[in-house]
Amino acid sequence: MKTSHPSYHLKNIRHYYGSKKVLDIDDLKIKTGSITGLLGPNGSGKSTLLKLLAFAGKPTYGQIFYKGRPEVPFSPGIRSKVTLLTQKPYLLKRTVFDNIAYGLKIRNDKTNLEQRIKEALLNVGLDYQSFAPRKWHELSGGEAQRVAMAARLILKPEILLLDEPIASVDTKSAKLIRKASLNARKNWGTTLVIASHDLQWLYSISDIQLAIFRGTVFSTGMENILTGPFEKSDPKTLVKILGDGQRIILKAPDRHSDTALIRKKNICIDLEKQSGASMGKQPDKGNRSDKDNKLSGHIASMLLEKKSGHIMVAISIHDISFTLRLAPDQTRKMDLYPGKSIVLKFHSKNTEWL
Ligand SMILES: Nc1ncnc2c1ncn2[C@@H]1O[C@H](COP(=O)(O)OP(=O)(O)OP(=O)(O)O)[C@@H](O)[C@H]1O
Repeated sequence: MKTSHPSYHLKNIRHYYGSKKVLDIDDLKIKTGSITGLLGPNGSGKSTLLKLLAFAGKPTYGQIFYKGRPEVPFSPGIRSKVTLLTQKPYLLKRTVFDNIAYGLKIRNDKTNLEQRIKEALLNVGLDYQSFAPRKWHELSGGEAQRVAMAARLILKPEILLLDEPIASVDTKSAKLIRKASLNARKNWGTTLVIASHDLQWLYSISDIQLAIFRGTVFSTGMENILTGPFEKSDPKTLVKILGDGQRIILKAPDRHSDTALIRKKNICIDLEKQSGASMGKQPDKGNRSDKDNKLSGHIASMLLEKKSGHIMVAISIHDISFTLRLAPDQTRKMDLYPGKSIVLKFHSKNTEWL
Protein backbone atom coordinates (compact mmCIF):
# COMPACT_ATOMS: atom_id res chain seq x y z
CA MET A 1 0.00 0.00 0.00
CA LYS A 2 1.44 3.36 -1.01
CA THR A 3 1.37 5.99 1.69
CA SER A 4 2.99 9.37 2.19
CA HIS A 5 3.57 8.56 5.84
CA PRO A 6 6.52 6.55 7.06
CA SER A 7 5.67 3.22 8.71
CA TYR A 8 7.00 4.59 11.98
CA HIS A 9 7.68 7.99 13.39
CA LEU A 10 9.13 7.99 16.90
CA LYS A 11 9.05 11.30 18.71
CA ASN A 12 10.92 12.09 21.92
CA ILE A 13 11.07 8.49 23.09
CA ARG A 14 12.61 7.90 26.52
CA HIS A 15 12.25 4.42 27.92
CA TYR A 16 13.22 3.35 31.42
CA TYR A 17 13.50 0.06 33.29
CA GLY A 18 13.18 1.30 36.87
CA SER A 19 15.48 4.30 37.09
CA LYS A 20 17.69 3.12 34.23
CA LYS A 21 17.21 4.89 30.91
CA VAL A 22 17.56 2.34 28.09
CA LEU A 23 16.26 4.31 25.09
CA ASP A 24 16.72 7.97 24.23
CA ILE A 25 15.47 8.76 20.72
CA ASP A 26 14.51 12.30 19.73
CA ASP A 27 13.18 11.72 16.26
CA LEU A 28 13.32 8.61 14.09
CA LYS A 29 11.41 7.69 10.96
CA ILE A 30 11.29 4.28 9.32
CA LYS A 31 10.20 4.37 5.69
CA THR A 32 7.51 2.03 4.42
CA GLY A 33 8.98 -0.83 2.40
CA SER A 34 12.47 -0.30 3.78
CA ILE A 35 14.72 -2.86 5.42
CA THR A 36 16.44 -1.34 8.43
CA GLY A 37 19.37 -3.06 10.13
CA LEU A 38 19.84 -2.49 13.85
CA LEU A 39 23.41 -2.75 15.11
CA GLY A 40 24.72 -2.38 18.62
CA PRO A 41 26.54 -4.14 21.42
CA ASN A 42 24.80 -6.35 24.01
CA GLY A 43 22.43 -4.37 26.17
CA SER A 44 22.38 -1.30 23.89
CA GLY A 45 18.59 -1.35 23.54
CA LYS A 46 17.88 -3.22 20.29
CA SER A 47 15.33 -5.69 21.70
CA THR A 48 13.66 -2.95 23.70
CA LEU A 49 13.28 -0.82 20.57
CA LEU A 50 11.85 -3.78 18.63
CA LYS A 51 9.37 -4.43 21.44
CA LEU A 52 8.17 -0.83 21.28
CA LEU A 53 7.94 -1.00 17.46
CA ALA A 54 5.82 -4.16 17.87
CA PHE A 55 3.53 -2.17 20.20
CA ALA A 56 4.14 -4.84 22.83
CA GLY A 57 4.98 -2.18 25.38
CA LYS A 58 4.55 1.54 25.90
CA PRO A 59 7.50 3.92 25.98
CA THR A 60 7.87 5.62 29.35
CA TYR A 61 7.79 8.99 27.55
CA GLY A 62 7.08 9.97 23.97
CA GLN A 63 4.87 8.80 21.17
CA ILE A 64 5.10 6.33 18.33
CA PHE A 65 3.14 7.13 15.18
CA TYR A 66 2.22 4.21 12.93
CA LYS A 67 1.60 5.34 9.33
CA GLY A 68 0.88 8.83 10.58
CA ARG A 69 -1.42 7.91 13.47
CA PRO A 70 -0.50 7.77 17.14
CA GLU A 71 -0.73 4.14 18.25
CA VAL A 72 -0.94 2.43 21.60
CA PRO A 73 0.24 -1.04 22.60
CA PHE A 74 -1.89 -4.09 21.94
CA SER A 75 -4.50 -2.23 19.87
CA PRO A 76 -6.48 -4.78 17.83
CA GLY A 77 -5.96 -2.82 14.59
CA ILE A 78 -2.22 -3.13 14.83
CA ARG A 79 -1.90 -6.73 16.00
CA SER A 80 -2.62 -8.22 12.62
CA LYS A 81 -0.25 -5.85 10.84
CA VAL A 82 2.89 -5.89 12.95
CA THR A 83 4.69 -9.05 13.91
CA LEU A 84 7.82 -9.61 15.97
CA LEU A 85 10.03 -12.67 15.87
CA THR A 86 11.87 -12.69 19.18
CA GLN A 87 15.37 -14.05 19.83
CA LYS A 88 14.02 -17.25 21.35
CA PRO A 89 10.96 -17.97 19.24
CA TYR A 90 7.94 -19.21 21.07
CA LEU A 91 6.22 -22.20 19.47
CA LEU A 92 2.90 -23.62 20.58
CA LYS A 93 3.13 -27.12 22.03
CA ARG A 94 1.70 -28.53 18.84
CA THR A 95 2.85 -29.73 15.43
CA VAL A 96 4.68 -27.54 12.95
CA PHE A 97 1.54 -27.55 10.78
CA ASP A 98 -0.62 -26.27 13.65
CA ASN A 99 1.95 -23.65 14.61
CA ILE A 100 1.95 -22.20 11.11
CA ALA A 101 -1.82 -22.52 10.67
CA TYR A 102 -2.56 -20.87 14.02
CA GLY A 103 -2.52 -17.21 12.90
CA LEU A 104 -4.65 -17.95 9.84
CA LYS A 105 -7.20 -19.92 11.85
CA ILE A 106 -7.57 -17.04 14.30
CA ARG A 107 -8.42 -14.88 11.31
CA ASN A 108 -10.83 -17.55 10.13
CA ASP A 109 -8.84 -17.80 6.94
CA LYS A 110 -8.75 -21.50 6.10
CA THR A 111 -8.78 -21.55 2.30
CA ASN A 112 -6.12 -23.66 0.68
CA LEU A 113 -4.49 -24.14 4.07
CA GLU A 114 -2.33 -27.13 3.19
CA GLN A 115 -0.93 -25.57 0.02
CA ARG A 116 -0.18 -22.27 1.78
CA ILE A 117 1.59 -24.03 4.63
CA LYS A 118 3.59 -26.02 2.11
CA GLU A 119 4.70 -22.75 0.45
CA ALA A 120 5.42 -21.08 3.80
CA LEU A 121 7.70 -23.96 4.80
CA LEU A 122 9.37 -24.01 1.41
CA ASN A 123 9.98 -20.27 1.76
CA VAL A 124 12.22 -20.97 4.78
CA GLY A 125 13.78 -24.10 3.28
CA LEU A 126 11.82 -26.77 5.17
CA ASP A 127 10.24 -29.74 3.46
CA TYR A 128 6.50 -30.10 4.07
CA GLN A 129 6.37 -33.92 4.23
CA SER A 130 9.14 -34.14 6.75
CA PHE A 131 8.37 -31.12 8.92
CA ALA A 132 4.61 -30.43 8.92
CA PRO A 133 3.74 -33.40 11.21
CA ARG A 134 6.65 -32.87 13.63
CA LYS A 135 6.05 -31.79 17.19
CA TRP A 136 7.50 -28.51 18.49
CA HIS A 137 10.17 -30.37 20.51
CA GLU A 138 11.39 -32.39 17.52
CA LEU A 139 13.16 -29.38 15.99
CA SER A 140 16.68 -27.98 16.26
CA GLY A 141 17.09 -24.35 17.35
CA GLY A 142 17.56 -23.20 13.76
CA GLU A 143 14.56 -25.19 12.51
CA ALA A 144 12.36 -23.80 15.29
CA GLN A 145 13.50 -20.30 14.28
CA ARG A 146 12.52 -20.96 10.66
CA VAL A 147 9.14 -22.45 11.63
CA ALA A 148 8.46 -19.33 13.69
CA MET A 149 9.47 -17.19 10.71
CA ALA A 150 7.15 -19.19 8.38
CA ALA A 151 4.30 -18.73 10.89
CA ARG A 152 4.73 -14.99 10.63
CA LEU A 153 5.34 -14.76 6.89
CA ILE A 154 2.14 -16.64 6.09
CA LEU A 155 0.23 -13.69 7.59
CA LYS A 156 1.77 -11.32 5.00
CA PRO A 157 2.50 -8.71 7.68
CA GLU A 158 2.87 -4.99 6.95
CA ILE A 159 5.76 -4.96 9.40
CA LEU A 160 8.15 -7.78 10.22
CA LEU A 161 10.48 -7.21 13.17
CA LEU A 162 13.27 -9.76 13.54
CA ASP A 163 15.39 -9.96 16.68
CA GLU A 164 18.62 -11.86 15.99
CA PRO A 165 16.96 -14.11 13.37
CA ILE A 166 20.18 -15.91 12.42
CA ALA A 167 21.82 -16.22 15.84
CA SER A 168 21.29 -19.97 16.01
CA VAL A 169 21.09 -20.98 12.37
CA ASP A 170 23.71 -22.23 9.89
CA THR A 171 24.90 -20.35 6.79
CA LYS A 172 22.35 -22.01 4.51
CA SER A 173 19.46 -21.10 6.81
CA ALA A 174 20.79 -17.54 7.15
CA LYS A 175 20.66 -17.24 3.35
CA LEU A 176 17.09 -18.60 3.31
CA ILE A 177 15.96 -16.18 6.01
CA ARG A 178 17.52 -13.36 3.99
CA LYS A 179 15.71 -14.50 0.85
CA ALA A 180 12.38 -14.92 2.67
CA SER A 181 12.73 -11.41 4.15
CA LEU A 182 13.51 -9.86 0.76
CA ASN A 183 10.56 -11.76 -0.79
CA ALA A 184 8.21 -10.38 1.89
CA ARG A 185 9.19 -6.86 0.90
CA LYS A 186 8.99 -7.62 -2.81
CA ASN A 187 5.66 -9.50 -2.73
CA TRP A 188 3.70 -7.63 -0.05
CA GLY A 189 5.66 -4.40 0.49
CA THR A 190 6.53 -5.50 4.02
CA THR A 191 8.69 -3.11 6.05
CA LEU A 192 11.41 -4.92 7.99
CA VAL A 193 13.50 -3.97 10.99
CA ILE A 194 16.18 -6.53 11.81
CA ALA A 195 18.58 -6.65 14.76
CA SER A 196 21.65 -8.79 14.27
CA HIS A 197 25.22 -9.07 15.48
CA ASP A 198 26.21 -10.56 12.14
CA LEU A 199 27.32 -7.41 10.35
CA GLN A 200 28.10 -9.14 7.07
CA TRP A 201 24.60 -10.59 6.89
CA LEU A 202 22.96 -7.37 8.05
CA TYR A 203 24.80 -5.24 5.49
CA SER A 204 23.80 -7.72 2.78
CA ILE A 205 20.09 -7.35 3.51
CA SER A 206 19.40 -3.85 4.84
CA ASP A 207 18.95 -0.58 2.93
CA ILE A 208 19.82 1.50 5.94
CA GLN A 209 21.61 0.73 9.17
CA LEU A 210 20.86 2.27 12.54
CA ALA A 211 23.46 1.88 15.24
CA ILE A 212 22.39 1.94 18.87
CA PHE A 213 24.73 2.68 21.72
CA ARG A 214 23.39 2.94 25.28
CA GLY A 215 19.92 3.69 23.94
CA THR A 216 20.96 6.46 21.53
CA VAL A 217 20.30 5.80 17.86
CA PHE A 218 22.69 6.91 15.10
CA SER A 219 20.91 7.10 11.77
CA THR A 220 24.30 7.35 10.09
CA GLY A 221 24.91 3.66 10.88
CA MET A 222 27.80 2.33 12.86
CA GLU A 223 29.91 5.05 14.47
CA ASN A 224 33.08 4.77 16.50
CA ILE A 225 32.73 4.83 20.26
CA LEU A 226 35.61 5.13 22.69
CA THR A 227 34.95 4.51 26.36
CA GLY A 228 37.13 5.52 29.33
CA PRO A 229 39.29 5.46 31.31
CA PHE A 230 40.92 8.56 29.87
CA GLU A 231 43.85 10.48 31.28
CA LYS A 232 43.98 14.24 31.41
CA SER A 233 46.83 15.57 29.33
CA ASP A 234 46.10 19.28 29.68
CA PRO A 235 42.85 21.13 30.51
CA LYS A 236 41.68 20.83 26.90
CA THR A 237 42.86 17.31 26.12
CA LEU A 238 42.20 13.74 27.22
CA VAL A 239 44.28 10.75 26.25
CA LYS A 240 43.38 7.09 25.92
CA ILE A 241 46.43 4.89 26.22
CA LEU A 242 46.19 1.54 24.51
CA GLY A 243 47.79 -1.67 25.77
CA ASP A 244 50.52 -1.41 23.12
CA GLY A 245 51.44 2.13 24.17
CA GLN A 246 49.69 4.02 21.36
CA ARG A 247 47.96 7.20 22.54
CA ILE A 248 44.63 8.48 21.27
CA ILE A 249 44.31 12.24 21.78
CA LEU A 250 40.79 13.58 22.31
CA LYS A 251 39.38 17.07 22.76
CA ALA A 252 38.15 17.18 26.38
CA PRO A 253 34.36 17.34 26.92
CA ASP A 254 32.85 20.49 28.38
CA ARG A 255 30.65 18.40 30.69
CA HIS A 256 31.24 15.09 32.41
CA SER A 257 31.24 12.14 29.99
CA ASP A 258 33.19 8.91 29.64
CA THR A 259 32.01 8.03 26.12
CA ALA A 260 33.57 9.68 23.08
CA LEU A 261 32.21 9.49 19.55
CA ILE A 262 34.41 9.73 16.45
CA ARG A 263 32.26 9.76 13.35
CA LYS A 264 33.48 7.58 10.50
CA LYS A 265 33.29 10.52 8.08
CA ASN A 266 36.07 12.19 10.10
CA ILE A 267 38.47 9.26 9.85
CA CYS A 268 40.77 8.44 6.98
CA ILE A 269 43.53 6.05 6.09
CA ASP A 270 46.88 7.78 5.82
CA LEU A 271 48.47 6.54 2.63
CA GLU A 272 51.78 8.36 3.08
CA LYS A 273 52.44 6.54 6.31
CA GLN A 274 50.87 3.29 5.21
CA SER A 275 54.05 1.52 4.15
CA GLY A 276 55.75 2.17 7.49
CA ALA A 277 52.81 1.04 9.58
CA SER A 278 53.36 -1.86 11.88
CA MET A 279 51.27 -3.22 14.71
CA GLY A 280 51.85 -1.71 18.12
CA LYS A 281 54.10 1.11 16.91
CA GLN A 282 52.91 4.70 16.83
CA PRO A 283 53.90 6.10 13.43
CA ASP A 284 56.52 8.85 13.37
CA LYS A 285 55.22 12.20 14.45
CA GLY A 286 56.95 14.02 11.57
CA ASN A 287 55.66 17.55 11.51
CA ARG A 288 52.08 16.69 12.49
CA SER A 289 50.30 18.61 15.21
CA ASP A 290 50.10 17.03 18.66
CA LYS A 291 46.35 16.72 18.28
CA ASP A 292 46.46 14.87 14.99
CA ASN A 293 45.96 11.17 15.70
CA LYS A 294 47.90 8.68 13.62
CA LEU A 295 47.39 5.14 14.82
CA SER A 296 48.84 1.99 13.39
CA GLY A 297 46.75 -1.13 13.04
CA HIS A 298 45.39 -3.50 10.46
CA ILE A 299 42.21 -4.05 8.45
CA ALA A 300 40.04 -6.55 10.33
CA SER A 301 37.22 -6.86 7.79
CA MET A 302 35.62 -5.25 4.75
CA LEU A 303 31.86 -5.46 4.29
CA LEU A 304 29.78 -4.43 1.30
CA GLU A 305 26.87 -2.08 2.04
CA LYS A 306 24.22 -3.48 -0.31
CA LYS A 307 22.31 -0.34 -1.26
CA SER A 308 25.15 2.14 -1.72
CA GLY A 309 27.82 -0.27 -2.89
CA HIS A 310 30.19 1.34 -0.36
CA ILE A 311 32.62 -0.72 1.67
CA MET A 312 32.58 -0.65 5.48
CA VAL A 313 36.17 -1.10 6.55
CA ALA A 314 36.79 -2.26 10.13
CA ILE A 315 40.23 -1.44 11.45
CA SER A 316 41.80 -2.94 14.57
CA ILE A 317 44.09 -0.68 16.55
CA HIS A 318 45.50 -2.95 19.24
CA ASP A 319 42.37 -4.00 21.20
CA ILE A 320 39.91 -1.44 19.84
CA SER A 321 38.15 -1.24 16.53
CA PHE A 322 37.31 1.66 14.19
CA THR A 323 35.04 1.68 11.17
CA LEU A 324 35.08 3.88 8.12
CA ARG A 325 33.08 3.90 4.92
CA LEU A 326 34.81 4.04 1.55
CA ALA A 327 33.75 4.00 -2.08
CA PRO A 328 34.85 0.80 -3.84
CA ASP A 329 37.31 2.66 -6.09
CA GLN A 330 38.98 4.15 -3.00
CA THR A 331 39.57 0.68 -1.58
CA ARG A 332 40.95 -0.42 -4.95
CA LYS A 333 43.25 2.59 -5.31
CA MET A 334 44.63 2.07 -1.83
CA ASP A 335 44.83 -1.67 -2.43
CA LEU A 336 43.07 -2.42 0.85
CA TYR A 337 42.41 -5.98 1.94
CA PRO A 338 41.71 -7.71 5.27
CA GLY A 339 44.91 -8.19 7.23
CA LYS A 340 46.72 -5.24 5.60
CA SER A 341 48.65 -2.94 7.95
CA ILE A 342 47.52 0.68 7.73
CA VAL A 343 47.67 3.99 9.57
CA LEU A 344 44.38 5.51 10.64
CA LYS A 345 44.12 9.25 10.99
CA PHE A 346 41.71 11.65 12.68
CA HIS A 347 42.01 14.99 14.39
CA SER A 348 41.22 15.30 18.09
CA LYS A 349 38.99 18.33 17.36
CA ASN A 350 36.50 15.88 15.82
CA THR A 351 35.75 14.29 19.20
CA GLU A 352 32.09 14.42 20.25
CA TRP A 353 30.93 13.27 23.67
CA LEU A 354 27.80 11.26 24.48
N1 LIG B 1 12.61 -6.37 31.52
C1 LIG B 1 13.71 -5.70 31.85
N2 LIG B 1 13.87 -5.20 33.08
C2 LIG B 1 14.96 -4.50 33.42
N3 LIG B 1 15.98 -4.23 32.60
C3 LIG B 1 15.89 -4.71 31.34
C4 LIG B 1 14.76 -5.47 30.90
N4 LIG B 1 14.94 -5.81 29.61
C5 LIG B 1 16.13 -5.30 29.26
N5 LIG B 1 16.70 -4.64 30.28
C6 LIG B 1 17.97 -3.88 30.26
O1 LIG B 1 17.81 -2.86 29.28
C7 LIG B 1 19.01 -2.70 28.51
C8 LIG B 1 18.70 -2.89 27.05
O2 LIG B 1 18.37 -4.28 26.84
P1 LIG B 1 18.01 -4.87 25.41
O3 LIG B 1 17.60 -6.29 25.61
O4 LIG B 1 17.04 -3.97 24.75
O5 LIG B 1 19.42 -4.78 24.67
P2 LIG B 1 19.91 -5.48 23.32
O6 LIG B 1 20.64 -4.43 22.55
O7 LIG B 1 18.78 -6.14 22.64
O8 LIG B 1 20.92 -6.55 23.88
P3 LIG B 1 21.35 -8.00 23.26
O9 LIG B 1 22.18 -7.70 22.05
O10 LIG B 1 22.15 -8.58 24.37
O11 LIG B 1 20.11 -8.75 22.96
C9 LIG B 1 20.01 -3.68 29.10
O12 LIG B 1 20.81 -2.99 30.02
C10 LIG B 1 19.15 -4.72 29.79
O13 LIG B 1 19.84 -5.29 30.89
